[in-house]
Amino acid sequence: MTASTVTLQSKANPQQLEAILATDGPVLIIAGPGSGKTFTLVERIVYLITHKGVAPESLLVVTFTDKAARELTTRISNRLAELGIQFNLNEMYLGTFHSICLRLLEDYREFTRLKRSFTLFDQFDQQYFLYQRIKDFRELPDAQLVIGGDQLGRWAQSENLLKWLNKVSEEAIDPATLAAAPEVEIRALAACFNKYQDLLHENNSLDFSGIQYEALRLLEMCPDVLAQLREKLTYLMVDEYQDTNTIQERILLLLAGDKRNLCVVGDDDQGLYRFRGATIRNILEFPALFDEGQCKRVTLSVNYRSHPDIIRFYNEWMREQTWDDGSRSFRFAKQILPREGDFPDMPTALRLTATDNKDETTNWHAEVLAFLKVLNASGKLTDWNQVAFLFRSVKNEKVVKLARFLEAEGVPVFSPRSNMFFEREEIRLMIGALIFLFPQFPKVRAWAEGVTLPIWDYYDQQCFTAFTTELRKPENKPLLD
Ligand SMILES: Nc1ncnc2c1ncn2[C@@H]1O[C@H](COP(=O)(O)OP(=O)(O)OP(=O)(O)O)[C@@H](O)[C@H]1O
Repeated sequence: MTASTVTLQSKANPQQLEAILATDGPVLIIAGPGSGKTFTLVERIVYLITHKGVAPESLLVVTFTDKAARELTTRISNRLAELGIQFNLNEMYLGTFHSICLRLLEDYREFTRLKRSFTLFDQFDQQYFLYQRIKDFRELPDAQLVIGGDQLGRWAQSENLLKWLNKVSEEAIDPATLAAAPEVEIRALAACFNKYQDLLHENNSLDFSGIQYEALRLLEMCPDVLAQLREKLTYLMVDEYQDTNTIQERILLLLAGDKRNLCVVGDDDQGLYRFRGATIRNILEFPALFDEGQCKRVTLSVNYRSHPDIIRFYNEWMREQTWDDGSRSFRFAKQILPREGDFPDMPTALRLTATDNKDETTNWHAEVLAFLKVLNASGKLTDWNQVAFLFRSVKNEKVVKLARFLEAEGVPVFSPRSNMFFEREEIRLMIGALIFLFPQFPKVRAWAEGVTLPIWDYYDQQCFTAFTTELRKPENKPLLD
């Protein structure tokens, strides 16, 4: 290792350093929570640029969100500036799968079905497009098995259709395979999908789930384009690999080609997006995609963020779970370690178990509140923001009831994903006031006859009616004078 390499990653621990320096061939980095995954990725990219002479435009870096992409760009720029190196990162292929695939489609548009200034649909545009053309689908043999009967109405039928069409493109299922299926409904779906593709083509449009689908087709159908891209993109890196789906894996493997300079980073313990077609199979089986011993595996196991008690709790809890079905394992065995150094001496992880399930909800809520109050009274809690609850789903009735109970008892709750925002009285009244101020709203929103959306009931019943009832109260009379 040269002196400059040492300066470059002076802070890196031995596992991180191993991951940074492992540039060639397939690499799997299993990064536990808070283990410096982003730090390692940044250093690896900087190392490739500064020590391996790789041009930024030869790097393809995939993140899971636009926010993560922005953070990574900032951290790389800062790191390069710190080292006194000037590079233009704009040329780097850095972004989400969707943004990178869209860029590929734009760069190589003449090889795709898209023409200049194509329209990109969001989900609403896509449904509206289907809604306007639902007649074309109704005419297809057995279409009602996919879109539902005509009595449902055009809007509901277009919603069903959209769901199925997106599944086909998200999973990159070959329509010819669907068309040859023994099940009549699958064959009907194939016909709907082909029709939809024709309509998109005619209208020079692309929908969100079609971005990856079209990019995959481009790479599969145009060997010249693929060869050019392979020549250009020499190092590939993917963050949050446990959240990728099959189509994304196919795109990556195609781009990686024979060089296979593909580094994937993730944590099989943090797979979140199974409902979107993501499969932790991708990360678990990544090493098996290559010949025995070809894929380097590095595990980042030092956690720089949490107290050792929390880490111990995590390790114990993970150990108690079953991770195999007898023949296959669904987890890479690992143990997270706390960083070295001092930690405050206070309890950080407690486990409460309750066996009393009589009148469970009331007792449970009251016990949680009592516990919070004790912590508050003892001075251990100085701000309600120091408390976090983790649940499988915040929309679960039991959880919503807990939030309501705590709010009623004066403990404010922030739970934006539970839809409780729109149930708050002040929010309902505010929306009601806006509808009151713009009486043309109900007419404007119905862009075609017979169209209704479930949310309108909420506007009309929960917001507008609530607001006018409030307004009619005698104490509010002066407002109308
Ligand atoms: N080798 C190291 N020595 C000291 N601190 C480190 C080291 N590596 C990472 N850190 C610190 O650990 C913290 C977490 O790092 P980073 O944000 O890169 O983690 P991460 O693994 O991406 O986190 P997440 O769990 O959110 O995915 C940061 O404050 C970072 O500076």
